[in-house]
Amino acid sequence: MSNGLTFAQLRATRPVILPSMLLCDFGNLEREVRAVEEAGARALHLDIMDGHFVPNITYGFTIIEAVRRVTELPLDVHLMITNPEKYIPQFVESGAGLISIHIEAVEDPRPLLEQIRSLGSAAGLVLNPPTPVSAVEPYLEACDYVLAMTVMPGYGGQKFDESVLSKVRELRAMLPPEVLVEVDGGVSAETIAACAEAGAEMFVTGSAIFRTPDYAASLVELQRLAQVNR
Ligand SMILES: O=C(CO)[C@H](O)[C@H](O)COP(=O)(O)O
Ligand SMILES: [Co+2]
Repeated sequence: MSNGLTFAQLRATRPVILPSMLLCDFGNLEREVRAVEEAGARALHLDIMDGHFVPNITYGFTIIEAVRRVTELPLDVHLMITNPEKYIPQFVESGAGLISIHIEAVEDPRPLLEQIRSLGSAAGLVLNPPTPVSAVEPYLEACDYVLAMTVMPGYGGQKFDESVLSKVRELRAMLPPEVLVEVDGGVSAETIAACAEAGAEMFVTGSAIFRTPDYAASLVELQRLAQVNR
């Protein structure tokens, strides 16, 4: 099963806006996916929440498979779950071309990051706003991207945490250029340029797209604001 573009192909199109399907209309999922794809999205972000690692519960393999059936876009699957090690092969099989795991959810992320890569997907490591960069530093060479959460995970529509921008700068400075920094949480027309200036090149946007009347206009504006000459 094709899981969309390779990560290298996606990286070549950076900066990348990734609509988060957390706040879309799940009663019309196919229409929502096609709308953001036609609006120019080059990847989708799928938030998996288990009600244990985070206080919210979203969806699992069946929704990923449903989205995979209606688009070839790469699916960036954000695992906000405990025991992610139990499920990596199933997430790859369901269509996840990129899989990110939280450093706060595992003892040692290295084997999981290596397993994700060995199964042909891109491996991401996530850190919450309070988690210091030092927590992920030992594992960076096993990552294709690092996701710096700009809200505490669990819900869309939260307020962007500006204090994370210094972590984005720190990550950008320590990572090799081929490893991308992703931001997720409250990324909008008001905050995306500061994220890009700090070095982010993958931008998860939920409410900044799905809480607006015109997805295409929102996506085009976000893409414009994400272009900065650092
Ligand atoms: O991981 C997430 C929340 O835990 C979501 O991806 C993120 O919050 C998207 O929603 P918004 O852009 O509205 O913040
Ligand atoms: Co997310």
